[in-house]
Amino acid sequence: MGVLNSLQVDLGARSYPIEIGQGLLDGLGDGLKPLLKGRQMAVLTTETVAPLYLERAQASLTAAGFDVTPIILPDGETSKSWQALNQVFDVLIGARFERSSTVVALGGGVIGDLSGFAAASLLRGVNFVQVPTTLLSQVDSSVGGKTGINHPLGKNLIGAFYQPKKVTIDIDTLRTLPRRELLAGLAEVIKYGIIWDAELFARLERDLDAFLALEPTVVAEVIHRCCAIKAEVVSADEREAGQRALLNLGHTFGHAIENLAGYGEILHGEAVAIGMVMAADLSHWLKLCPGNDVARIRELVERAGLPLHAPKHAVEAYMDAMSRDKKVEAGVMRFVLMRGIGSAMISSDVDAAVTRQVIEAYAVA
Ligand SMILES: NC(=O)c1ccc[n+]([C@@H]2O[C@H](COP(=O)([O-])OP(=O)(O)OC[C@H]3O[C@@H](n4cnc5c(N)ncnc54)[C@H](O)[C@@H]3O)[C@@H](O)[C@H]2O)c1
Ligand SMILES: O=C(O)C(=O)C[C@@H](O)[C@H](O)[C@H](O)COP(=O)(O)O
Ligand SMILES: [Zn+2]
Repeated sequence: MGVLNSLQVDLGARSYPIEIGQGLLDGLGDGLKPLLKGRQMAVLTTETVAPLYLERAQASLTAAGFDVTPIILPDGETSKSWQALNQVFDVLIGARFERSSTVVALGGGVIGDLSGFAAASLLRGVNFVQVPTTLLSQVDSSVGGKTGINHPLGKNLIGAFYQPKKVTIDIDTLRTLPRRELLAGLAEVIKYGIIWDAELFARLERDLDAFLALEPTVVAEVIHRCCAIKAEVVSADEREAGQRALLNLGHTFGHAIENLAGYGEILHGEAVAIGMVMAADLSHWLKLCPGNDVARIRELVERAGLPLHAPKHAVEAYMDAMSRDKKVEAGVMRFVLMRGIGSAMISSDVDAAVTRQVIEAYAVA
């Protein structure tokens, strides 16, 4: 029990700690007290997470002297919307939030992205804390400060870069996570192996069963490695002027898949899994990535129980959705491609005809 691993995201005055461990929800309040001046706090969470973890989190925060207002939102991607954001603002403004007040995100990436954007915008910025409870949010969305909401025309098109004051990762919360959500989070874990760390990829190939059985040492080590990679990338390029875009592997295809499926039908991690396999194949067709690495990626994604194919829509519908990707520059799409497992690159030199061929091959489900 307690903190198993910790690390720091180095961003000068906006640096912050990440703690990974077991039973950390019970120490949440004591851990935040030294970091926050104000005592006023809102805890944003979902209808599913509230009955599981809100009482414990709230008890710990209250015992540490925080005055907590809970805000419970519907589950799912639809909460990354203007309506949900306005609902949150109504409560926070009604409760007379001040600049020293704090928004705590207790939940998955949806709650994290929405809460972070609310914290960034209210009074031009109040304190923000991440308490991620899904695998995806523990390895990815709680770190790095991308916050925002969706637009009907595209994922995350409205938002801000806004860093939390702290990230507290209690791996025990994964025990209640539905298996489909656990697997969706695994897609972003596999992503780190592909873009950055061949050893992590090989470990996933080896330890997949132990990880999915939630063996605590394996889970804590893998989450720590993912957070360390993200911290390194974000510290060097907070606002995605360069290498941060590598974290977007599979997302150009993936976000288009989510958009065309109607947000929520296909989970973000599932869309990223399909998108990564498409990006691997695209890299192979462009003679960048050896076929053997594409095969290993496809095999791991398949063994992890993640989908390999996207829903069938017109190729031009995919191209249109992809054209709104945030990596587009001067109207030209930029893709994250791979040279092989552990090494990725960004390229604007991708023939649209080849991209269409890849879509045709994969958008068949
Ligand atoms: N900001 C970033 O850097 C970043 C990175 C990756 C993904 N994202 C975003 O994150 C979102 C996806 O996040 P997600 O995969 O966490 O999904 P999610 O937030 O929708 O959570 C999945 C479901 O699990 C429930 N849940 C959460 N914790 C639980 C627990 N411990 N036990 C039982 N149920 C639990 C939630 O209520 C929800 O119904 C997408 O919107 C994606 O765009 C953002
Ligand atoms: O942190 C990043 O940078 C990422 O790209 C992480 C992604 O996993 C995440 O889905 C992110 O929200 C996508 O960002 P976007 O800028 O493409 O919306
Ligand atoms: Zn993602």
